[in-house]
Amino acid sequence: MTFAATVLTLYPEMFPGPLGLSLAGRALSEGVWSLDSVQIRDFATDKHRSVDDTPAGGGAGMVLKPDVLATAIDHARARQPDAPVLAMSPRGAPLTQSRIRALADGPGVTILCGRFEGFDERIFEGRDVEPVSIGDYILSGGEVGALVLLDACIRLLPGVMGAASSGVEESFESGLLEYPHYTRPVDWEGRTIPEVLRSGDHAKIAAWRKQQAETDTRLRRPDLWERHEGARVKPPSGARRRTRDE
Ligand SMILES: C[S@@+](CC[C@H](N)C(=O)[O-])C[C@H]1O[C@@H](n2cnc3c(N)ncnc32)[C@H](O)[C@@H]1O
Repeated sequence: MTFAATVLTLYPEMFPGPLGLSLAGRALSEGVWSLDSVQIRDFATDKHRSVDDTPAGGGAGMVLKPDVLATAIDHARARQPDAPVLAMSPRGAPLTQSRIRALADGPGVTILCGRFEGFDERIFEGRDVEPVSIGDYILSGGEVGALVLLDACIRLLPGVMGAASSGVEESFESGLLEYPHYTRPVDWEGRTIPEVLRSGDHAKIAAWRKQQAETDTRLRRPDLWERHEGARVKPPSGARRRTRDE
């Protein structure tokens, strides 16, 4: 089954962009996934082909019009009724590897790319659109975010990655960052590959990697570590969490 991606954008020429190269590019030409980048402006109805208007209540910038967005989404849904419609927005929930996996397991995705100040809020409920963010920073448009989301999905599609295991041992798959990697030369500028990785003792290597993954996660991503530990040490069902004042 082909994973079908539809991107609704004011800059269709930004696609496939980097996704036309390397693993994703080969998978695209082999039909593992398909791409339809659709110009939102084609759904404008006035003679100026307007897609945006001034913000209600005043303020800087312009807002993407819900009527134009809705027609563009309806067009995409008519062709791909089962694909979820996501909108790139810093106000959405941050994307996670587990969400990416769920998307990659599905029929495809429709992605709405914002520009200017973003979307008229009514579009989310009005067309069952889910806002998603790629991180706590502001891009100038949703297209780069859409490329990020698609890249993360495409590499998981069957046959795209060489060794299937390279998709399972990555950071986030087990809730932790991945352990560090090394390759030859053994001695590079006086820094050597850890002895254990050269020992040939697979059990010791696995234990070292686990410990490194845990240490790096604890130091670099305390948020992930807390979640990982929380999931490991779940309170017995019915147990009440203490409040700060107790
Ligand atoms: C300049 S931004 C609008 C930012 C918006 N006014 C706000 O403060 O939340 C224009 C568009 O870029 C995209 N964008 C910006 N940052 C993003 C992020 N962190 N994740 C996903 N999309 C983002 C969205 O599509 C957004 O509509």
